[in-house]
Amino acid sequence: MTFLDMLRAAGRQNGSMLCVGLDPEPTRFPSRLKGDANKIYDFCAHIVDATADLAIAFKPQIAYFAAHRAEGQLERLMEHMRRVAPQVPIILDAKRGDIGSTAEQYAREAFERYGADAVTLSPFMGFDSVQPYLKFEGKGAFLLCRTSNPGGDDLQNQRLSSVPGEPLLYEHVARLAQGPWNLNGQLGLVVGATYPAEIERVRALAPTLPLLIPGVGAQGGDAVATVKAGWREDAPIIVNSSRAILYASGGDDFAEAARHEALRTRDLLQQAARA
Ligand SMILES: O=C(O)c1cc(=O)[nH]c(=O)n1[C@@H]1O[C@H](COP(=O)(O)O)[C@@H](O)[C@H]1O
Repeated sequence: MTFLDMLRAAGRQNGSMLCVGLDPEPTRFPSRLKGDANKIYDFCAHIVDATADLAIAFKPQIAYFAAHRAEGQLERLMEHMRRVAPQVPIILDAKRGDIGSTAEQYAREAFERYGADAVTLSPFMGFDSVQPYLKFEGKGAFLLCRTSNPGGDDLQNQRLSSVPGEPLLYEHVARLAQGPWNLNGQLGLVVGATYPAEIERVRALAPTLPLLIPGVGAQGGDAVATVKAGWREDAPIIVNSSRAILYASGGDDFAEAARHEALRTRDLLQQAARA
């Protein structure tokens, strides 16, 4: 099954466009796990168990594991997600981008070591830095396009006077991903929920690509505006929320609270699509 097939199936089965982001920060863990980097797996596994029937995807952020020398725990977590939620695809948020030979190693890390279904990438180094990921048949690759952070403006909103039509950089990335770079239909784009107008623009330029949209929840992005701008019947959107779900409660009821917040967000997104 390809990443896209899994995404569609999970979206149908769980009635969801919510991606549960796994950004484990031990200092924010609930009391009995607090501050213990050896409990990253336990914390995340509880969140996965509590949201497996609500998510279109899970998105572990690799830095939160690597910073604590917890790559082994990430490997165990990947296996756990496969066991308890085999229908839910896993996007490894690694934001890689490097010359071809190094990108080959990063691609092996994402798809062979961790067994991810898709990965996030920076397109800044050009097509030869993306190509190694496309050799992994059926896997997905989301290119950063218009990111959720304010600093995204610094480069992504610059005009490219050397390209016909003088598009903004993020518009150019969207066109490349929809067109010439998308050799086997594996590409998607990352667009921040904090910029609904840009989501709409990206959707116009990339009408069929899956869009990974982080920024609802802790970053204050508007979930309803996000759906209105990006959702189309035939083109999936994957709306990520991490901290608002993970740390919905600092108490021993953290998994129930995470489920409650995931359910609320999932339903809000579904209602916006139906409205
Ligand atoms: O690629 C990403 O996932 C990403 C792109 C982007 O533009 N903005 C963004 O916040 N992210 C990631 O999405 C997650 C957002 O987390 P919360 O703000 O806690 O929901 C983090 O893992 C970020 O690294």
